[in-house]
Amino acid sequence: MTESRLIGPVRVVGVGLLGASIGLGLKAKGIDVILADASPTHLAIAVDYGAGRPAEPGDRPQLVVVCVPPDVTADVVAAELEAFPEALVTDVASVKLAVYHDLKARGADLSRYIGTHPMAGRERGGPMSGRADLFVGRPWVVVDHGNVSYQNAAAIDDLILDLGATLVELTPEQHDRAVALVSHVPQVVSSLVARRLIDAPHAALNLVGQGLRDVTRIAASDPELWVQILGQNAGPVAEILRAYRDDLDRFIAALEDFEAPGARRRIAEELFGGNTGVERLPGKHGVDRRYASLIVMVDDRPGQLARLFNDVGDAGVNLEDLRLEHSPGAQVGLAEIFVLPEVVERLTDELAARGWRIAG
Ligand SMILES: NC(=O)c1ccc[n+]([C@@H]2O[C@H](COP(=O)([O-])OP(=O)(O)OC[C@H]3O[C@@H](n4cnc5c(N)ncnc54)[C@H](O)[C@@H]3O)[C@@H](O)[C@H]2O)c1
Ligand SMILES: O=C(O)C(=O)C[C@]1(C(=O)O)C=C[C@@H](O)C=C1
Repeated sequence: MTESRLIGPVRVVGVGLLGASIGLGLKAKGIDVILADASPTHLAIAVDYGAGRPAEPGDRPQLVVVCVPPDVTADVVAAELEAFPEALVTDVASVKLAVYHDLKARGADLSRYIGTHPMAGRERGGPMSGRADLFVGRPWVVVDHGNVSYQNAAAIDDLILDLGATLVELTPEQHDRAVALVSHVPQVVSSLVARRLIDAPHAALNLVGQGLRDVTRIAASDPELWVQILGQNAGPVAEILRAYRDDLDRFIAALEDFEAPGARRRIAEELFGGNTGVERLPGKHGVDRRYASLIVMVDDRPGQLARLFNDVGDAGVNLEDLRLEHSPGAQVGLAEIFVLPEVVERLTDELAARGWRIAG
């Protein structure tokens, strides 16, 4: 257990994906974590998974972290500010301006509230999806609204650093415009690409490779959560979608008149624009930069994955993450395994020596 910066206790309200992940991460640092949720079942599951303990009368949290859906975030933050007059209160909702305006309109004590947003998540909610390392290496936005003193906000910095994330300071407006581009529009586009598959013939679906899976992973996200997020950031999202619609219109026009002089060049330029955009992404290959990966070919026979995991374990290497690519109907699958960079070469040699075919 490494030393924590927070003193605690930390009260987490809403113990779904975000709340349970925060609880697990802080518990791993030895911090006393108090859990609360409107759903007794979610609370009991989060406690069973070791994310913290149920609240007790007389609890005096140093920090309250509100991790409930965006449309009830302001209500819960306001109630927590009242219930714990000595605590600093934060929330992790995906949109920041609406919550801030709502709290301000109610006359909430903004000297003890500061909104945040960890840029880490998954397409699945609920306490069972929680992971202690969800935030490691990820940006975590702190939304400065000018009413909180530097000393009062120190626990927020500690929370973010304790969970291994990187603090980024933005105004609520800057935050909402930025996430419209890098999170909200990608969600809409991913969902719309996946929507085209509803009536797709099996013959087409059987051909699916990694490209479509990469583009549509987040299409499995919770529609109710996203209706709330998009509803609170509709203006900036619609503005970017209009620009995207213009891109699509140009693309379609070029495709419909493909033999016209210059049409191929226009299409190439649009695609090149994509190359230029994706080059600007930090860690652009979509792989966690903490790890190196190798791809192992796994025969489609019972017990092969278990044998691979055993061999990785026998080599004394910890498997940090795993991605499986199934090709429907093929006799072989691809297991991309992620390990610490310093062991990847040795593991490749050891697996090859044990007869595994390494594809990359
Ligand atoms: N899912 C993501 O990838 C992600 C990433 C960053 C931030 N967020 C934000 O984090 C927040 C939580 O998202 P999540 O994915 O953990 O959702 P989730 O559905 O997994 O969990 C939400 C939890 O809040 C509880 N809850 C609902 N209303 C409540 C209330 N009034 N009082 C107490 N508990 C209540 C629910 O029972 C549930 O356990 C949202 O505001 C979301 O915008 C989500
Ligand atoms: O599912 C994921 O991988 C995510 O990280 C989700 C993601 C994102 O778009 O980056 C989605 C919404 C949240 O507000 C923050 C994170």
